[in-house]
Amino acid sequence: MSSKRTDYISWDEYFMGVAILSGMRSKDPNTQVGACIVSQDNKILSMGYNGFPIGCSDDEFPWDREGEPLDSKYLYSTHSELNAILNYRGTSLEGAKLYVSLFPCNECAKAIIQCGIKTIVYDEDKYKDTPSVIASKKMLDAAGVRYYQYNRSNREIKFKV
Ligand SMILES: O=c1ccn([C@H]2C[C@H](O)[C@@H](COP(=O)(O)O)O2)c(=O)[nH]1
Ligand SMILES: [Zn+2]
Repeated sequence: MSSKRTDYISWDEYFMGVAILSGMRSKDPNTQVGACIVSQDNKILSMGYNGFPIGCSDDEFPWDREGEPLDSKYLYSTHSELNAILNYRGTSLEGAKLYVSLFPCNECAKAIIQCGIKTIVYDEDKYKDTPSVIASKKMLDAAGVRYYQYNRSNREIKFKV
């Protein structure tokens, strides 16, 4: 009799994998961010990645990081977490979990808090010393949103073709 597999991926590996895969759709040349929102019973509710809003062409709007505000990406790009929240077609995200490849900024933190997400699992935190992320953590702490860093396994996840 065969016994069950034991080397299957964990929930965190599964959902962070989906978030990272989603980020691979991003056209941002510098930072690709992916997000995956999951219910309390581990069902995927929505996904998103950073990019320009519908109708704002990836080929016409700027991807630059520097220069005049109107000629760089920051005023135009929608963040992955906000896209995942806005892409959701159900009625409530109350109590949901967010998997995201980069720690959410202060603007995303506001949306996360207001839509009822209660847990954030993040991978990178490369902007941790910026006012945006410091403010984000202040608000998340005040609102009782729990967050923890994804524990990267050394497992290489390969797709079969
Ligand atoms: O909470 C966040 C913060 C940032 N992003 C996106 C927005 C931009 O497209 C990139 C950051 O670009 P840099 O060149 O690293 O400044 O990340 C996001 O989706 N969510
Ligand atoms: Zn953000």
